[in-house]
Parts: sequence; structure tokens; C-alpha cells
Amino acid sequence: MNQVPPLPPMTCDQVREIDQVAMKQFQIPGIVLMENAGRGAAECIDQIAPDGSVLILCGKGNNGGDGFTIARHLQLAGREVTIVAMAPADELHGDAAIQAKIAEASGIEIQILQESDEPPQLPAADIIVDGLLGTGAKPPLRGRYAEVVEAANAASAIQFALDIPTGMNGDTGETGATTFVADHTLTFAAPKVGFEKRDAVRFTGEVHVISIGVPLKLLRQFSA
Ligand SMILES: NC(=O)C1=CN([C@@H]2O[C@H](COP(=O)(O)OP(=O)(O)OC[C@H]3O[C@@H](n4cnc5c(N)ncnc54)[C@H](OP(=O)(O)O)[C@@H]3O)[C@@H](O)[C@H]2O)[C@H](O)CC1
Ligand SMILES: [K+]
Repeated sequence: MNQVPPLPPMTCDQVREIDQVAMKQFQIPGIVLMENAGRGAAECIDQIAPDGSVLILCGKGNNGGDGFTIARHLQLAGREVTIVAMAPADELHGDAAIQAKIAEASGIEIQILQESDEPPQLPAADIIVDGLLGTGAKPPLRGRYAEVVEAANAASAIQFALDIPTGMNGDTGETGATTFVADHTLTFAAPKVGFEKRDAVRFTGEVHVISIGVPLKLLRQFSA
């Protein structure tokens, strides 16, 4: 289906404001925005990389929630999907917790990353999806996120970042010591201003804007 021209590049706060206006002024529940984001991202991944197994890395926030959502839609497309989650569903909140529990109920394989002194061993996969951190996080990476990103970057897979490559500041394009190196970045609602700065393109790869289903009227409010 055709899409209206994408919004101009925005800051993380501006895109988060679109979320809030969509929920408060247009009564679109956050879970609907996440479902739209996840379904749109899954369709894009399946179109760009139609073959092979998929490993989805899910953080503890809504970027991870997108990952759980994508897993279900890729499974529906007949793809072999595995999730590595940074925390169990009962430690998640809000829409991310809902999508994690749906993924669990759907019988999708979910491995919880365990505390360990050893570097994480990720399951082999042809495609890796970074649903670790998005607009709610700024580098440097805390906890085991850096180790997971390093393990993903060491794998020989087609790499997709959700919204923002984990380890990148979406506003400045700054990347910490460890940043997910994506072949494609599926960014929600609008490109992020940081994608055009510094050497961000080394980490974003090709950027695709994914609609989250907010009304044209709202998009126009933010395009003016
Ligand atoms: N309108 C839209 O664009 C939509 C976007 N969606 C997706 O939602 C994320 C934003 O989700 P949010 O939960 O606000 O934030 P994140 O998931 O990016 O990250 C929050 C978690 O990250 C932890 N955190 C924060 N900083 C760090 C760090 N430096 N290192 C490690 N971990 C970090 C944070 O932990 P705390 O302990 O600080 O709470 C959180 O656990 C957006 O990017 C999109 O993917 C919606 O799904 C749809 C609409
Ligand atoms: K990400």
C-alpha cells in the first residue's frame, strides 16, 4: 500500500511526542501503535530478507516490545524465529509486557539472557534483529547490552536495527564504543535527525521509515 511522503527527520523527543499525541488526542492505544510498528517492520524484514532463520534481540522497554511483536508476525509468515530477551516478561512493563506474554503464549522460543561472566552465546541465525534499545536510551550501554551487541556484530547475519541502532544517540548520531552495525534500520514514524550526522550511516545502513498508523492529520501537524 502506498504511504504518504515520510515526515522530516525528527528528534527522539519529537517522535515520542507523536506517540503521546496519538494516544491522548486521537485515542489510539499504545499497544495499537506497537502492533502497527511490529507488523510493518516484520513485513519489511520478510520483503528484504525472505529466506533464513531470524533471531530477535529484545530489550526491557518498548523497543523490545516491537521485537516481540515482530516475532509473532514473522512466525505467521512461516519464518523460523527465536527470541533472546534481556529480561523475563514478568520484569517488563506496559505494552512491552503485553507483547512478550503474547509471544510466550504463541509458543515462540524465548531464551532469557542469564547473568554470567562468560560472553553471551547467541543462537545461530541468518538474520538478527536489534530490538534492544530505541528512543528511550542513550549510550554508553549499561549491563550486558554491550556484550549482546558485540556478539551480534560478530555473527555473520543480515542485521536489522529497530528504530535506532542500539548504542547510537538518535539525536546526535554519536555512537558509543559498542554500537549495533545494521544493514537496514527500520525506524518508526519518522527518520531520526542523528541518522544524517557524523558517521551514523555506518551503523544505520539503509533507513526505512515504518508507519505506526497515526492519522494523516497528526503527521501534518508535525510536518509543518
Ligand atoms: N511513536 C513511536 O516511534 C513508537 C515507538 N515505539 C518503540 O518504543 C521505543 C521506545 O521505548 P521506551 O520503552 O521508551 O525505551 P527503550 O525501549 O528505547 O529503552 C528503555 C529501556 O532501556 C533501558 N536503558 C536506558 N538507557 C540504557 C543504557 N544506556 N544502557 C542499557 N539500558 C538502558 C531502560 O532501563 P532503565 O533501567 O533505565 O529503565 C529501559 O529498560 C521506540 O524506540 C520504538 O522502538 C513503540 O513501540 C511504537 C510507537
Ligand atoms: K534498537
